[in-house]
Amino acid sequence: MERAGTILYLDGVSVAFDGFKAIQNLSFVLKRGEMRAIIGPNGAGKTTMMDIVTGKTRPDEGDVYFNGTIDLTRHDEADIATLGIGRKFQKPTVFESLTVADNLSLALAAPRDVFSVLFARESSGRARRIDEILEIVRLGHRREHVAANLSHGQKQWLEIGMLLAQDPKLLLVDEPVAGMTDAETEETARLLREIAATHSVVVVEHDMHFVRELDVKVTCLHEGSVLSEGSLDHVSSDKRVIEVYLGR
Ligand SMILES: Nc1ncnc2c1ncn2[C@@H]1O[C@H](COP(=O)(O)OP(=O)(O)OP(=O)(O)O)[C@@H](O)[C@H]1O
Repeated sequence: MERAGTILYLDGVSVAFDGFKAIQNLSFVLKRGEMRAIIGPNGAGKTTMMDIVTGKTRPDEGDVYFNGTIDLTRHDEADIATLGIGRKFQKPTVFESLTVADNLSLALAAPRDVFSVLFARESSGRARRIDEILEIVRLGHRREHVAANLSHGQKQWLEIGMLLAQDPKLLLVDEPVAGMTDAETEETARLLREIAATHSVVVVEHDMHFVRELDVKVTCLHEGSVLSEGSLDHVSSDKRVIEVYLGR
């Protein structure tokens, strides 16, 4: 496989925990600017794959490259975040007692200390960036609201905004619509499609309605490798996918 033009390139990746192979000879390629949905049954290795990409877990074998040239197996978690890979975990972890705008401000200013961020006047460039992000994540009208008062879906959007504030090239988003209302789920698909116009994105999700709304190529993992890949129609009509995942 050709690494040029890829944002994420995994080839022949394996990792075992106490002899149990969670990832087995996994190959996965994401083109620069692409959004991909990853599906698969519990234990398929989706989280472990994300852990490998972000440097939390080191593979026993295989190649893992970012942006075509950067060997991620030679970098630790902090390095990888700085290189431009942002991850959003399933559960929102916003600062509940701070306003929406202050949550974003903290995310923008990650390397600096909290007090200078909260008490310094926002420079106009920062304020503009916060406004842009608020617009993208549908929270413009909630700017000065305390995060604790947001709905579950809005907290998820705020956290996606906090990820954007770090200006990643690649976003890894884990089960963003779990627990959301149908309306929020559909809005999240639109929101991610907008983000994907200027970023590469990997979304792990079980909600097939949401995956259909994303309207992107799908990879189904099973037992640590790719079971099926292609359009949602292709993958969801694959007998093996029905057997291990969709048909249960
Ligand atoms: N640190 C670890 N030590 C031992 N086993 C682990 C570890 N991490 C993951 N596993 C095992 O590896 C397998 C893959 O797990 P993983 O969490 O990657 O699956 P998943 O596809 O994300 O599942 P889910 O949809 O439930 O989140 C599972 O059988 C899990 O128990």
